[in-house]
Amino acid sequence: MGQRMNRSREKRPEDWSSPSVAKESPGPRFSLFDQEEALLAHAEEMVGKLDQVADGVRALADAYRQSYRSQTRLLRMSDRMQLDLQQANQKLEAQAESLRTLNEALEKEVQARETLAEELHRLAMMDDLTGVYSRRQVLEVGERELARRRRQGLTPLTLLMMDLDHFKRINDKYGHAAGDTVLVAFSEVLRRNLRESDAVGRLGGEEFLAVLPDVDLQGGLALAERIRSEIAELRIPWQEEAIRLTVSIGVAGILAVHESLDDTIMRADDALYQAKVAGRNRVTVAGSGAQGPEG
Ligand SMILES: Nc1nc2c(ncn2[C@@H]2O[C@H](COP(=O)(O)OP(=O)(O)OP(=O)(O)O)[C@@H](O)[C@H]2O)c(=O)[nH]1
Repeated sequence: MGQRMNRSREKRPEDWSSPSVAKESPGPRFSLFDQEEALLAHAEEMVGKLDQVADGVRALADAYRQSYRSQTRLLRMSDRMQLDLQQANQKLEAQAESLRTLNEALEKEVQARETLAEELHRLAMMDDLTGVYSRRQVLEVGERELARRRRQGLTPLTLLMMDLDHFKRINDKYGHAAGDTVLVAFSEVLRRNLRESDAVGRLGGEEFLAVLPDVDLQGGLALAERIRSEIAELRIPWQEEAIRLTVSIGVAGILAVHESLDDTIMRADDALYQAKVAGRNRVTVAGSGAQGPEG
């Protein structure tokens, strides 16, 4: 007990022996010590608690510092990411732009190729000078019509083989350009006289073939005669002159279901030859006599 008292006394500051404490504790001297001890213990406890609070504040400050640091780091990262995203976006926009340009160029290229293919197809189908079908196309139409006729039964089909008379003389007298103009004028007469369902093509030079579906021999003959007479009356202005021309025509109708287009063309060609031999400017029906301007 003596030791405890001495230690308490050593630790006790001067003002702790204030009269108020002494007044409130009028009991024997050792009970004052008890109170002082209690106060000291309480103070120590308070100091301990304050230490704890300080530790807590330090921990909070540390946590705050750490969270602040990580927030700053996150902010920096987010800034960097935003910059990266902006750059990536710019790159993507540039790529999209060049893709658009490439696409437009490709579309133009495809369009040019389509136009070229159409032009090639048209060239293959049409005769460049006269605008009537090419040899290939008119023969194709003939084959198609023949096949249709075989499928549907014996509907008539008539061919006209036409050849301008002494065309070489026109070329020789007026020149090749005049000859071309004559070929164009002849084609216009054909177009005027044929129906939409008919097809006419230039086989070569001054020779033309007309395919007349659903037209019988009589109808073909009448049409051929109309063409012949219109051509004979035609005057084609050329420089100071007027070019005159005539045409010979061979007419042939499909004979039987099995007859080929080539065979019918051959018979029409024979009829044309007969018209030429008989004096030109006339229509001849295959397997019959020639019909001249006089009928
Ligand atoms: N201007 C022109 N002439 C052509 C064309 N194609 C062929 N010819 C010419 O047509 C002429 C045909 O002559 P020929 O085969 O002797 O026939 P033709 O003079 O009409 O005599 P016939 O048929 O017997 O009445 C040739 O002189 C060819 O050079 C062409 O596209 N334009």
